[in-house]
Amino acid sequence: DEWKEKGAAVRVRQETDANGNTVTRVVKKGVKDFNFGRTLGEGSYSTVLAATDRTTLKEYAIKVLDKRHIIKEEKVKYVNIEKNTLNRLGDHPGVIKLYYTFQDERSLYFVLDLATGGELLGTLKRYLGTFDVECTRFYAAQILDTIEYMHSRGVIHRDLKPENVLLDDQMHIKITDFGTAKILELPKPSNNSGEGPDLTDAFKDDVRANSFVGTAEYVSPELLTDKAACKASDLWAFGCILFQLIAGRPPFKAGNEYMTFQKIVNLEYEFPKGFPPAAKDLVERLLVLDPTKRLTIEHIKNHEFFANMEIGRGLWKQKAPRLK
Ligand SMILES: Nc1ncnc2c1ncn2[C@@H]1O[C@H](COP(=O)(O)OP(=O)(O)OP(=O)(O)O)[C@@H](O)[C@H]1O
Ligand SMILES: O=C(O)C[C@H](Cc1nc2cc(Cl)cc(Cl)c2[nH]1)c1ccc(Cl)cc1
Repeated sequence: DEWKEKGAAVRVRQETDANGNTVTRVVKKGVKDFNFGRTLGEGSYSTVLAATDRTTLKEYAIKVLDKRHIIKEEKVKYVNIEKNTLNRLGDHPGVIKLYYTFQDERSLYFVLDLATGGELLGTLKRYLGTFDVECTRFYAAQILDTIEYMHSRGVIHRDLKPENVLLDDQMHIKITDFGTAKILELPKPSNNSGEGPDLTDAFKDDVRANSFVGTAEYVSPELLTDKAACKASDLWAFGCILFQLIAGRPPFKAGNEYMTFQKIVNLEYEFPKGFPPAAKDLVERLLVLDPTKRLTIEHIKNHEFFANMEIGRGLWKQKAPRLK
């Protein structure tokens, strides 16, 4: 059924009735429609609670944000970016789905997919911090397939890391935390002599507004040097995650953020002994300082590390490998 968002909490749902006619149902959800359960976790500006829809009994994760706190901390922009980005990314198994948003006098509410498996980082740590190659290949492929979808929808995540990769009840991934994502605006129709769209606005906006830097260990060098993230920045982070799934630590980690940034811009990292050669080759082609020289998604999918893996929708029907 096609969900269309109209207004803050009014949603229109197209359905086909018994005689095959398309009927339009207006669904207005609010706090009263849910039974709230246990706390799944806390963010800096949010609390995430398990909740059940009282009519459909479907379970959700509801992220609750305190309006006063959001305003005081000047996070309004991030909340609206998270909403707009999640609304653009509603149709892929690897992205946390946003079903409804609504508000009451005190809070804002995001009604999201419930990821019962927690964070990939937590699961990783329970297995001595490393996965074997088969598990690494499966999770890296799911992350890559999801990045490809995000980029195809004009979204750069900008803060990919194992904490933002959640796991559902099938131990498949769900990427979350889009408050710091970048939506690549379609260039505004320009007033130049019409020889094509004026791209400078989109770029200028990015650099000027780009005070955001992701999490130190996964930040790309271009974000540190010329302050502009691009799609290849997500692939740098992908390279760091791939390295970490096998090595049990991220490639760039130092005593403090500044030292970590130094290692990144100087490409100072080394592989632990026994790092599988195919994975090593792929990581080396991702952790490249010049973003234009980094492997593209197409090339990554054809890299020998993913040999005879079909990286597409079929991936999501496979059973997740038993972690070991
Ligand atoms: N859809 C979800 N299903 C299950 N748990 C979730 C879901 N979304 C978030 N969580 C958990 O809730 C906690 C808070 O998540 P939230 O996104 O609100 O803040 P955060 O991004 O982790 O923190 P910060 O806002 O400081 O970056 C996290 O530990 C996360 O693992
Ligand atoms: O875009 C919409 O649908 C409407 C609003 C927009 C919006 N209203 C806000 C009020 C406050 Cl106090 C803070 C933020 Cl970030 C606010 N964002 C909204 C409602 C709920 C959620 Cl989760 C996000 C945005």
